[in-house]
Amino acid sequence: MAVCTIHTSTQSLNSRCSLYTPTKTHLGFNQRQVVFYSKRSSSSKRGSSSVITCSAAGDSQTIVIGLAADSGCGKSTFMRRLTSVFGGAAEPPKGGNPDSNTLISDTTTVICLDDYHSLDRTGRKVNGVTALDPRANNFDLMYEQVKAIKDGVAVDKPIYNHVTGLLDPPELIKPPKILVIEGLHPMYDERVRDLLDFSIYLDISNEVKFAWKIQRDMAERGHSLESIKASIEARKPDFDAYIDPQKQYADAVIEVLPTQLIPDDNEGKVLRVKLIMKEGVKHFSPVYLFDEGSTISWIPCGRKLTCSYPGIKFAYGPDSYFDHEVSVLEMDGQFDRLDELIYVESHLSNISTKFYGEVTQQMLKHADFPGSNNGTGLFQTIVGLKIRDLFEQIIATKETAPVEATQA
Ligand SMILES: Nc1ncnc2c1ncn2[C@@H]1O[C@H](COP(=O)(O)OP(=O)(O)OP(=O)(O)O)[C@@H](O)[C@H]1O
Ligand SMILES: O=C(CO)[C@H](O)[C@H](O)COP(=O)(O)O
Repeated sequence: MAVCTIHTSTQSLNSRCSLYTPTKTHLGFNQRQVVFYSKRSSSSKRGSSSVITCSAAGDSQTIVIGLAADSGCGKSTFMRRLTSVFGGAAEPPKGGNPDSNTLISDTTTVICLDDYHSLDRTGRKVNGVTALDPRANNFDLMYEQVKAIKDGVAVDKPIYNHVTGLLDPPELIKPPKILVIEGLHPMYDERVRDLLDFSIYLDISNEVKFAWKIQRDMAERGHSLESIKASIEARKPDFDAYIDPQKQYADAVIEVLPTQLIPDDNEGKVLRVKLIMKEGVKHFSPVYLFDEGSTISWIPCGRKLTCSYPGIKFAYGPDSYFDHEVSVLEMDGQFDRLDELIYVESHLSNISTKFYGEVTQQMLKHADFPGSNNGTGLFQTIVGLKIRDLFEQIIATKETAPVEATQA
């Protein structure tokens, strides 16, 4: 529903205003159901958010992307690659809460679903639940607000403050062209899941997750090895129960596993990464290597690609995943020279680039990001390009669709 279809007898929603919704009226706009206030309603409580604020009207619907993964599994890195594909840097809301989890760029707004924790750190401790437990999260509010943004309506979204562990006063989120909801549960609640135009799950195997967490939490956060192990163990039952099952709903899964190129490797530095792409998803055609639908195994090392031990191996082919037909592209190993990635790129099809070498250019631009020398960075970049393509296709479809009646 486009915002420009909504008018009141006294004022058009094209101007900034606030509206208080005593019920879920914003879910089905009806000019008689909304009550307008000239100023921001004071009913916005600390840590909760029933106030919906209407934004400057736009004529296009927001596209919603879901990115699910456990904590420390590369969501932020992926988001930086994705926003870079659209150009421009992603920044926290200007003049807002310095501990905001939101990142805004020209095209995208990334909100972190931790902001929908209904229990703060103390609340979770008192109740003996982890942040992964659905009981610690407000899915009704998550649904209502994502739906409102998708319909072109700004919302006052709560903020979970990771520094203090408290729920801070809400921040205004205006409808962007692309809204990314990233966090633990973007596909957990069926109502939220149904709002997603595309969904991604980062599936990091336990061994690799452990290696990444040790690297970050010991080096950057001063945690001990024992405390990291204890935290992973404590989260595991809820991770298995509530987070991991979401991968069955994802349109694309990036699965990160230990290498098979080094027998009994336990260093976790060389990775085998799979890009699992669902078939039949609207506006999304899976990437393929050489020949669509064939089963391929490819070792590109030799004259055009420098490979030191243990080398690089690609695989591609059809498969099934949770009873869905999928195409899987796999890369095991790591690049020695990123500029030579162009050789691999030139053998991939359906990568949705706008010019020859765009994948390589993006990878070189962010060579300092984690995973730039392996399949995690390569596949995250490709998924970013596929999301741009999906966005452009949806916009094009809307532009050619017959104009809807704008007033009742
Ligand atoms: N592709 C990768 N290769 C190697 N290490 C990685 C990769 N992606 C992430 N990491 C490691 O994991 C850490 C966490 O990454 P990132 O901040 O992107 O994850 P996150 O899911 O956003 O985490 P959180 O939810 O805890 O904020 C990084 O500091 C890095 O050490
Ligand atoms: O799983 C998480 C998502 O990032 C966090 O553990 C959760 O949000 C709680 O955060 P904190 O540990 O800062 O209280």
